[in-house]
Amino acid sequence: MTHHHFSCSTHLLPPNELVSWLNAEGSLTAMLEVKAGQPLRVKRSFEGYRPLSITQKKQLGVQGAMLNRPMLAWVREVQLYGNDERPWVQAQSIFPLPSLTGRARRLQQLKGVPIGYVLFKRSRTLPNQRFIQLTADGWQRQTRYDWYGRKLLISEVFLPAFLSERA
Ligand SMILES: C=C(O[C@@H]1C=C(C(=O)O)C=C[C@H]1O)C(=O)O
Repeated sequence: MTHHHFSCSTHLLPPNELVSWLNAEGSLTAMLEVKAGQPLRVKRSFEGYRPLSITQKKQLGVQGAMLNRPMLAWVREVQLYGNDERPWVQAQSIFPLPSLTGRARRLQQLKGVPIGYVLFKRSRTLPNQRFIQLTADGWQRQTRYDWYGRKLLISEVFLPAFLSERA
């Protein structure tokens, strides 16, 4: 029997300085503003309607026959800037249309306002389920939030500039 000794590559685990950020409960905006010592700057690269992929529907908890039904969502893709000229976080937020009712309608008119200002306005933390993985762009956390019964899917990638922060 040949024994294969696999070296535990460091890629299986995030760097120590990222672990607390990847696992943080509560608003990432608030944490980034503390680190930056200034309000977060949001640069939008896309905002609009897109059909959800099967994977995204599964991540939002859709099951059964509904998975084969076309589902539309409002999608927002941004770069988040702290106190560096390079972005710290690349984020994609997915709001299924049924989630955009009542107070959630504001999530379509945010412009440069960070989602966190709205999402965590009344509660410091929210029920959520989180998945963490390494992507080509960096370590990513995907969080499915339950915000007053509405499901939202927010993905954030911590970019190299975030880790090389000189401060
Ligand atoms: C969800 C939050 O909002 C942040 C702000 C975002 C935006 O404005 O598009 C996107 C992802 C989050 O990092 C938060 O503060 O946790």
